Amino acid sequence: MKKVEHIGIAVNNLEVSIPLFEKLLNTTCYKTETVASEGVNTAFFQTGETKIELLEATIAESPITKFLEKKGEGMHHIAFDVEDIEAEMKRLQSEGFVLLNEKPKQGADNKLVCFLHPKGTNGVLIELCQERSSL
Ligand SMILES: CC[C@H](C(=O)O)C(=O)SCCNC(=O)CCNC(=O)[C@H](O)C(C)(C)COP(=O)(O)OP(=O)(O)OC[C@H]1O[C@@H](n2cnc3c(N)ncnc32)[C@H](O)[C@@H]1OP(=O)(O)O
Ligand SMILES: [Co+2]
Repeated sequence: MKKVEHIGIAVNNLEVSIPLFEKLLNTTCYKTETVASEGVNTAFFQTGETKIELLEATIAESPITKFLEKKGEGMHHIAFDVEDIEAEMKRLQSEGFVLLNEKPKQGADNKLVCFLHPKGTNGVLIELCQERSSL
């Protein structure tokens, strides 16, 4: 794991949360992006070496919908930047971690991603990210 790539925060409404985080972080949102396959709209803020990713649900079946219903707005996941996501997935699986997707899948911000089940990581949803341009 190279570094924390981003911290994901589930929010009810990006229109409300983007200005709030621009005030909080004293920086502007550099990108909003819809990831239809995940049922999310995302908004990114660069904070030094890492980023904040705000996540809003776009459909009832979105993981964010379920999370918000259950826990309300708040920290959703920690994403780590990895050199070789397939090698890292193999390594983690051999270490007994539960992968939530068999193959790397399309993420936001030009990444390939994989998630680990929080049950195997002390209750924290973990995301692996590999920059697509490095493929
Ligand atoms: C990819 C685009 C973007 C990017 O960065 O590029 C994103 O980050 S998209 C983020 C949204 N996508 C995902 O979160 C995909 C991975 N998540 C899942 O597959 C599910 O959300 C899963 C499996 C974590 C939970 O789904 P499930 O249907 O099992 O929901 P439950 O509410 O029944 O949860 C089971 C159990 O897990 C706990 N839980 C759920 N979400 C989280 C979380 N974010 N952090 C910690 N724990 C979580 C939940 O509380 C349940 O525990 P229990 O003790 O039984 O209450
Ligand atoms: Co993420």
